[in-house]
Amino acid sequence: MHVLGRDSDSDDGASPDGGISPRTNGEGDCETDGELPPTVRIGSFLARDGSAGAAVGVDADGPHAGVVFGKRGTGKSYTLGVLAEGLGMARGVAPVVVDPMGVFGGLRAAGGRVVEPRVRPAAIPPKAWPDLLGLDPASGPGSLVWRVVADARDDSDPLASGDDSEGSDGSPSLAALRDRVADADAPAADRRAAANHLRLAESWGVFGADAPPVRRFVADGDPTVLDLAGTPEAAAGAVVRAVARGLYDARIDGEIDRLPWLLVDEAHAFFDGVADPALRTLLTRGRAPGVSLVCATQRPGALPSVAVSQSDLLVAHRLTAERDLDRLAEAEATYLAGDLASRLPTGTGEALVVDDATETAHTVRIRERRTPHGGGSPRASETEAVTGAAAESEDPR
Ligand SMILES: Nc1ncnc2c1ncn2[C@@H]1O[C@H](COP(=O)(O)OP(=O)(O)OP(=O)(O)O)[C@@H](O)[C@H]1O
Repeated sequence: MHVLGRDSDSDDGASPDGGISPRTNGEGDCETDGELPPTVRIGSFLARDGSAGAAVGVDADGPHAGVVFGKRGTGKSYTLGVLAEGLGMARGVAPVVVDPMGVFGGLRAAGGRVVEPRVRPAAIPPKAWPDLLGLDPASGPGSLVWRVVADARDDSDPLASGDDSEGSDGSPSLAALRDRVADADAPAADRRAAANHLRLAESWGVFGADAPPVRRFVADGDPTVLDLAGTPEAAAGAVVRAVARGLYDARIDGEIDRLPWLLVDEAHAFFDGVADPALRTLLTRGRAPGVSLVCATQRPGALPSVAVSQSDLLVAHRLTAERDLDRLAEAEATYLAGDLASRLPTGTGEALVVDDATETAHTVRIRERRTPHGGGSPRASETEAVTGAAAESEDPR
């Protein structure tokens, strides 16, 4: 990658190599001045004695694949938010945050928009539909849905050619798919089951034949937060697939200028469903057209190996589970002496940052957010019942 921009007078050992911009101040979230490529400040080097050192930045000039690991409460979502804030200020890029827990709304204060995403049914390929609806593709209803979606796409030339007009003619609606099911030459029981599953998908509220094209999310450089809190897992997976693939295709087709960064919180959940192929595409081929992917998870062991092997940026907060540490071990390159697990810092907001480009691993204190962070475990002592009671008892009257 190209993480660690550092102060040019840093005595940290390894010298910056190609693509790394020396940082001259640690105040901004992003540096774009003069000849320097944009660098997103994520924190500071953390010395053994706990003192903060030179500023650390992620080079946002080129695309990356990255992972952010950490046990619950160690600061993963917070770190993703720090990255989103900085990317929102960097020129030429556009962050899109997948927010399954509803903790990134604070990015509004950085000019971000929070959307309840809708995607076009046609963004999900026919063969993925049975799985999406929880149907066996080899079953009667499963194969019927598959066929109906394929036929609807074939009958819709503008859609097949990637048309993104605002009308509903670009993609079949779920109601139209149900009509096709009703008219299909198939046993009544299969038609009934297929229609019921399509009706359920309609109730998720994430599909719309006239949903705006995914490229709208990156029309300007402000962060877009896809609010998926409370969205059923399958539906959230459909959104992530459509967005991941949509950004990739839009870059390939030259429809978007900016380099998109897809930041996925709770990423393990998305590698377990319909979004998996699109995320793998970004991991393995996303950098060629300029699409970055950063996956944050508390369960690294539940991510596919490719997520780590393809990542050129690894940010690891504290981990303890053996399976998760094993996944981290896969990232150990020959240039990293000793095992990474033993080097994980323990404090909240502290992380080991492994930078493939400079072939280094450093302990970093992630900087504080400039916008509110919605994460963190709820505390009984912070509930209204307690704070309200405390306020009452302090009332001088
Ligand atoms: N870099 C940091 N600077 C200051 N506080 C931080 C930092 N990172 C995390 N915190 C604090 O720790 C809390 C937990 O962080 P966060 O919500 O990111 O945890 P998480 O690892 O994503 O946990 P979960 O898996 O439960 O979502 C935050 O609400 C914040 O108060």
